Amino acid sequence: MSGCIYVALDTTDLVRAKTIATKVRNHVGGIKLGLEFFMANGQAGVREMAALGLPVFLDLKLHDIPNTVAKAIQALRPLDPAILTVHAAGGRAMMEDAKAAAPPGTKVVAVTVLTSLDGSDLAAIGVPDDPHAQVARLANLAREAGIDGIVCSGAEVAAAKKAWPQGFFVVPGVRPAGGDAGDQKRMMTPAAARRAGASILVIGRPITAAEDPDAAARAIEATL
Ligand SMILES: O=C(O)c1cc(=O)[nH]c(=O)n1[C@@H]1O[C@H](COP(=O)(O)O)[C@@H](O)[C@H]1O
Repeated sequence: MSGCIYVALDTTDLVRAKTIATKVRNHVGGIKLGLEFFMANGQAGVREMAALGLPVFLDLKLHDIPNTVAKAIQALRPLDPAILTVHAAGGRAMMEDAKAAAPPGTKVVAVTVLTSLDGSDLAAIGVPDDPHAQVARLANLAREAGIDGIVCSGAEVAAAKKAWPQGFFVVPGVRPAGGDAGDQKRMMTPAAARRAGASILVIGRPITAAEDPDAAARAIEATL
């Protein structure tokens, strides 16, 4: 079913973002606006996109000291996003303060291990554990901090959900079978990620870079 797909509108071009959102709107549950869009279009751009009527996932992956993250989220409150991201590596106090600063209806979710990283990338930044163990550790911290859920790859979501049945699980790094990986390293098909327990799937280029984004979204939806 289509409600679980959030299309990642990774562009600086507001007109392009609106055009794609309008094309795919019947096959997605919401739109995700990230750093690229926000840096170029700011809160005014987010408001224009919200006017299309789809839930907005504002993916700014905030990561700073607790006070700074809380103040940044307070500044975003007027946008009242459906979902907002912080980095779990910012720590427990940061996540607690992020949740306290967010509008009551906003799900605050913590990015655990980016889907563009594998075990050797983690080793290079001084994390000896593999992605699975690191996601489990950060998911536990996020749960203890009282936020709503995490972002992880499809490969970790089943274990994370088992440990946190009430959690909200965002899964990016989603590719239809045979799809172009791009910069993603930990990938799964949409159907497999959903079966594994993803609450929502974040899908960007497989839809937005397709010649016909509407047909691409429809084809993915049909597999779910
Ligand atoms: O927080 C995210 O949404 C996110 C976390 C993560 O670990 N990996 C990841 O790819 N994302 C986002 O998910 C989207 C994936 O885009 P595609 O690779 O084009 O499907 C991008 O907007 C990323 O910013």
